[in-house]
Amino acid sequence: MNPHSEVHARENGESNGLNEVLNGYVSERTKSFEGSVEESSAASIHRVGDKINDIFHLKQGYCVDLPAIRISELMKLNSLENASTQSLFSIMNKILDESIEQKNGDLSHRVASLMKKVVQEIERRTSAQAKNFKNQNNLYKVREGKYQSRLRVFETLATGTTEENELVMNQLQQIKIEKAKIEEKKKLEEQDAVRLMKEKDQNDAQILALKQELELAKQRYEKHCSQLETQAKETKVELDKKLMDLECLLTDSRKKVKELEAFSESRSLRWKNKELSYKSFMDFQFGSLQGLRMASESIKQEVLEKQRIYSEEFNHLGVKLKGLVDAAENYHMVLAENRKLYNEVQDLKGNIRVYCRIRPFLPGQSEKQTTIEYMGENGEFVVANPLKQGKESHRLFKFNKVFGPAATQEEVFLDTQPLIRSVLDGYNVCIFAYGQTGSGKTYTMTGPNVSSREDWGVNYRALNDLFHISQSRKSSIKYEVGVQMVEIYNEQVRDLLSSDSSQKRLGIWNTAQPNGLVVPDASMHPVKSTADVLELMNIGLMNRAVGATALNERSSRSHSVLTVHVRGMDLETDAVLRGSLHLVDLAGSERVDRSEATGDRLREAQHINKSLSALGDVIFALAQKSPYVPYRNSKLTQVLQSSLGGQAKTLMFVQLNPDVDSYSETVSTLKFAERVSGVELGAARSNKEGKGCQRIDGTGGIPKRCNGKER
Ligand SMILES: Nc1ncnc2c1ncn2[C@@H]1O[C@H](COP(=O)(O)OP(=O)(O)OP(=O)(O)O)[C@@H](O)[C@H]1O
Repeated sequence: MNPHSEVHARENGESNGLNEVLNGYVSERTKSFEGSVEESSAASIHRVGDKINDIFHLKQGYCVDLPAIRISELMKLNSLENASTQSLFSIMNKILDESIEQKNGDLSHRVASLMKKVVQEIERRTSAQAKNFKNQNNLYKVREGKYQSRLRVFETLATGTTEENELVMNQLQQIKIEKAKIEEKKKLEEQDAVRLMKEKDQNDAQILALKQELELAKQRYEKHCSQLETQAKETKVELDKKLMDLECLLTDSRKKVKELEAFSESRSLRWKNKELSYKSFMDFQFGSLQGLRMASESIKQEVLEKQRIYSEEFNHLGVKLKGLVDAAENYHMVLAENRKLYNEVQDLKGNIRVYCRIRPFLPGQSEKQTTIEYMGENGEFVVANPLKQGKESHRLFKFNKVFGPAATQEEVFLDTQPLIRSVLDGYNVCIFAYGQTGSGKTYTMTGPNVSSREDWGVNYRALNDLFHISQSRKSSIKYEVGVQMVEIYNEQVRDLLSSDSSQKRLGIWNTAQPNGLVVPDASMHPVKSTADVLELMNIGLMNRAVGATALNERSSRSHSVLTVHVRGMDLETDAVLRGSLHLVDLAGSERVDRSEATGDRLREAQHINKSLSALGDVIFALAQKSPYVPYRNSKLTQVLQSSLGGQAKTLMFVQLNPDVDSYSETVSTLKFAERVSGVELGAARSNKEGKGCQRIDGTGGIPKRCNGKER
């Protein structure tokens, strides 16, 4: 029993004796004071031990004075020890109350000693209890410690157990899986066993069949063996027979070998004899070869000697041939010189030069047939009409030069350049382009695109050249260049460079002015560079009348004349040179009926035709050396008078359209050009004034260019 329960038991059970004594005492006292308290209620509070009840049991109405015997009896008894502490306190209270009431506050000695005992008992008990509690407490602590450690052990065990459980569970799971696998395997093995059993049965059956077959084969083999044995016996007999035959043959062969040996010996003897004879023959051949070698050596020497002689002769011939080549080259030079001389003669004669230029088909016209059938190198070409047959269909023309469709602007200018240079030497030069509308007159004279140097026409290139040469000569000659640009439209001369918008008509002077001007009222613009000229010509081109016809949408229906006046002063001699260059872009030469023109256009075309036919007439008259040259029949011939009839150099570009549709125009143009090329203008003359300058007409002074009289 634990201490606590011990105490409790004593408090509640074993100390019942003291309780009962006290209760008895109290109840007796109560009854005596109140007289109405029932015994049963006191008994219900505490059961009092028999002895103490006896001692303290007091009858109602008795004097409450504890006899001394009773108290000592009480003191002797161990009843206090057995009473509960609560009871002791109650007893003490009751004793005190009793004593106080009875003795008026004085306690008897017995009561006091009782009290003392009771108190001592209480103290003892209290200290025992405290000790007990302490022990119990320690015990509890120790036990608690033990329990705690056990708890921890259990916890650890519990944790460990969980992990182990998991491990075991996993293992169990694996075992289960393995079990399933093993079962599966077992199943498979069972199946295999069944299969194997089946196979075994089959194999047994096969083995049986094979055994039977083996048996049969064995029987057959044995039979076969016996047959073979029989055969072998027969064969052996046969072979013995054959062996005997072969031995006989061998004996024969040996005999034959001996015979052959004897024969071969006799043969080898014969071969030896033959070898000797061949050897002597070879010696003889070798001797002959030596002789041949020596002969070939001497022939070789002879050939070398001959080679040397031939090479000497070849050298000699080479020298002679070189002379001949030189002579041939000289001949070419002489020919070129002749050509040059011929040109000079032509210059002296003053023939109008005619260059023919054939324009290419325009984009979109490539499918068309060309009328130019052949083009030679010396200005000759054949024009053919593919629509006509016979002699009439082919015509041969020859001019100073012919430029094909592929000729560039530069190539054309190169042949024109010498003529332009002579302007700076004081000659009058006239270059004009003639041809039907759209044949390339403006292309040749001006060019399709002024901004591109490659496309520049004769006009720009000529002026550019003039400036270059004048620059290169500036140390000896000072040049002044002036430009006029007029247009002849409907027989009226208009200034293309005038700033005056009224565009008054200009007069033409029949007599050449001292400054060489034919149209003196046309504005004169001094120019110093090609850029100046470009600017002026752009103005001129913009002012030029341009309208549309059925043949050429940008057809120019006026003659444009760009005149470059050059005045050069020799810085040494003060001699003055005057040259003029007329660059003329004529209006289209087509017939009126072809251009389908009406009204104003018809009138324009008529004027153009009139002026061009006047030009033809003038040229025809010049060709005929007629005394009368009809310059005055048109403004054009009047303006160009000085360049056509006098001492001028004239070049005409005949422009051709290769299109078959233009065949008749082409032929009429070429006929006109033929007439022009036959014209001899007389020797060209340079216009020089001043000291040391001979009068060209034999009278001295200003050269007589056009005296106003028509020749
Ligand atoms: N040699 C050429 N190479 C390439 N195109 C050319 C050539 N000649 C002329 N053309 C082209 O042919 C067309 C007509 O040329 P152009 O205007 O010069 O003819 P035209 O004879 O001056 O005509 P018009 O009588 O109306 O003045 C233009 O488109 C021009 O660019």
